[in-house]
Amino acid sequence: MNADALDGRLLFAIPKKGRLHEKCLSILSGADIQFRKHNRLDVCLVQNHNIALVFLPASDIPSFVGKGNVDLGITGHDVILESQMQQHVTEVLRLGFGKCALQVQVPESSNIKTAQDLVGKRVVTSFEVLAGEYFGKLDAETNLGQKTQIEYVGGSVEAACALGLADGIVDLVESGDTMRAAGLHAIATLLETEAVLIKSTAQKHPVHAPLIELVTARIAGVVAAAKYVVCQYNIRREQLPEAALITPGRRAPTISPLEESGWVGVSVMVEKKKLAGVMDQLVKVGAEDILTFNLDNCRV
Ligand SMILES: Nc1ncnc2c1ncn2[C@@H]1O[C@H](COP(=O)(O)OP(=O)(O)OP(=O)(O)O)[C@@H](O)[C@H]1O
Ligand SMILES: O=P(O)(O)OC[C@H]1O[C@H](OP(=O)(O)OP(=O)(O)O)[C@H](O)[C@@H]1O
Repeated sequence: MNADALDGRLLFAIPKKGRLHEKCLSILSGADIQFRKHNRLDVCLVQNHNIALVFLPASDIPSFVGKGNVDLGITGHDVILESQMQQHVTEVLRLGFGKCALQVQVPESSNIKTAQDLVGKRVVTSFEVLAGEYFGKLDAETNLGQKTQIEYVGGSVEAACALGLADGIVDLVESGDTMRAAGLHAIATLLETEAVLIKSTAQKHPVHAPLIELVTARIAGVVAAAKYVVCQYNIRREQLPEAALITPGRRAPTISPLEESGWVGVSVMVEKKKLAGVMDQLVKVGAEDILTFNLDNCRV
């Protein structure tokens, strides 16, 4: 690809590997952003829009977007804060995946029970800025005149305590499997994070604003479709007010008359994570024939 091929295109950064990569590809597919990526190339042209995708490490994306080298990107909220780019990028949309927490962890066998107990000791992390800020505050608050030593490692953070390099670590936890496998447990949480769609706050190329809006709306549709199911059920009309309280929908439930008098059919969007509880409650107020359907895509 020659350099001119990118001229005038909206540049959209996608994590090139790691935890966010696959989910980003399925979001692009759901938003009908079509491309064919060559194995060795980190830039590729989108076939059906004036966009070029740039595949970058998730941790580099905030600064590319923040400095305006790239117009749009997907990365973790955590790496935006770690790269201190929060003033330079705007978080347009939370994407509902890549959810985890940045936590202080120590060996289960350790007599360190709180983050304060780590003041003056050694902490190993890939998040040296966030860990530095966190322990900087604790150092000042505990007033012991001691400074916690923060040491950076690029990966395998969980091994640091077993190797005798650290008294505690700061790292991401999702299921907790990695932490437990390393004989560690969490004693404090610095922040909760998830993947976000970001744009450059300075907007170097205002001409791209309409395309950014279009891509954002499409991705918002894909994200909402993953979050909701359509729930359909039949219920006696007199029970409807109670059922509507259980399933209020995003705006309001769609009610249709049934051929059998006194009965109505209800169709409504329900958050996936609340579905089981909602169905239990619907049964209690007399709903019958409750069916649910996954959504492929939607606009809300
Ligand atoms: N276990 C996890 N569960 C959910 N999201 C995660 C998890 N680990 C990391 N993330 C999110 O993904 C982002 C990138 O993390 P990842 O570990 O994939 O980094 P990477 O260094 O780019 O990839 P790799 O580990 O392959 O080098 C993190 O900043 C965080 O937002
Ligand atoms: O709580 P869990 O579900 O076990 O997830 C936590 C792990 O996930 C991340 O690493 P990842 O597996 O992405 O690999 P990395 O260490 O190479 O970054 C993170 O750094 C933890 O090690």
